[in-house]
Amino acid sequence: MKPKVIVYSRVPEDLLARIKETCSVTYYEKLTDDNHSEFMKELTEAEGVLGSGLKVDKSLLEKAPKLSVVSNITVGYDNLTIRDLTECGVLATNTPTVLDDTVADTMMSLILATRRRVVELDELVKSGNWKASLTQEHFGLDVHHKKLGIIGMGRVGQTVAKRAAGGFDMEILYHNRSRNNWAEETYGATYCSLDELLEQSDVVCLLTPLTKETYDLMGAEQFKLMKETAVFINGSRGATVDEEALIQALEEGEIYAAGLDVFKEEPVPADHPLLRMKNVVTLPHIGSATLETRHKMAQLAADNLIASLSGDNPPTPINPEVRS
Ligand SMILES: NC(=O)c1ccc[n+]([C@@H]2O[C@H](COP(=O)([O-])OP(=O)(O)OC[C@H]3O[C@@H](n4cnc5c(N)ncnc54)[C@H](O)[C@@H]3O)[C@@H](O)[C@H]2O)c1
Ligand SMILES: O=C(O)[C@H](O)CO
Repeated sequence: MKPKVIVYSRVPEDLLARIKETCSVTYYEKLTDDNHSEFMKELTEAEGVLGSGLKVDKSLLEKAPKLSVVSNITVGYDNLTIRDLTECGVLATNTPTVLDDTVADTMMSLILATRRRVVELDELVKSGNWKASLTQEHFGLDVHHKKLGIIGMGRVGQTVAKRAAGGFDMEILYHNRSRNNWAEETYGATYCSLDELLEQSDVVCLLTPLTKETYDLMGAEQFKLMKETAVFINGSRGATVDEEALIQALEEGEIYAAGLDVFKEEPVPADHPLLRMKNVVTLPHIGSATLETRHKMAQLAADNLIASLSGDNPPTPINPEVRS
């Protein structure tokens, strides 16, 4: 008998068909209040779930006695309480590496958009307010040859460093849990304390996972350390930033601008004060969202699910010790 699985996010047709070759699939394009009770009923029989964002902890695992694998279609896994999964013998998998280039491109677009005021100036042109050659109140700030401070020099951080050092001649500073010799040797990156990085950088790019340690990592004290001409870019998770403190720093001119792909509440409420600020460029959490990359992520998630259910080692496990 094929194992029962729930696919709870939209995945490309070809991959859904592949999963169906070896699994009996219940498919929801997304979880809603309307399908919640049906989903919870299916969960009691499910051996695997695949999708992005489902919160999995002890309370959910108690309702899923047959579950053996949770396959995230994301690299970040702050939605999973790994200790609970491991204690229950449930394998967790994610989708690292395949999205690095696309996310790094998104970070570069936010860096360029904030420093060169791309969105604000686009609005000026489209609203018919370009009446004469622009003067310096509308000029932006350079990106090339400036200092880029990367907080979280992991896979995505390194890929941003590659673009910034190689293409924009930027000097790379970084703060990380441990030294990254590869980034130091390849991109000339210099390791700093968090405070040093904030004081010296023209661009601060946050790329850590969301954990207890990184919750509200950027607060009032940290924004005060930044240069008035520096921009802050968040590509990690919204909860790594104290948004009230960010708003204050922008209002008081403590920093020049912010580029945000992620928010504490997503989708961000339409009346959020950050959305009214000219010097804030926002994106709807689309760091990895190109057709090609989202397909690769879903493919890796499907490979993880299928391998785990057939007793093989999945390509990218988070808690491989479950199998040992
Ligand atoms: N916006 C998006 O669409 C998008 C896309 C991909 C990844 N992300 C986020 O970016 C994160 C990083 O992805 P990755 O693949 O580069 O992960 P990674 O594990 O390769 O890198 C994360 C780095 O952060 C460092 N780190 C962890 N805690 C830290 C702390 N307290 N202080 C300093 N450094 C710390 C780690 O040492 C590691 O080097 C993901 O967990 C996810 O939350 C967002
Ligand atoms: O962690 C990830 O993969 C991205 O945030 C996409 O959700």
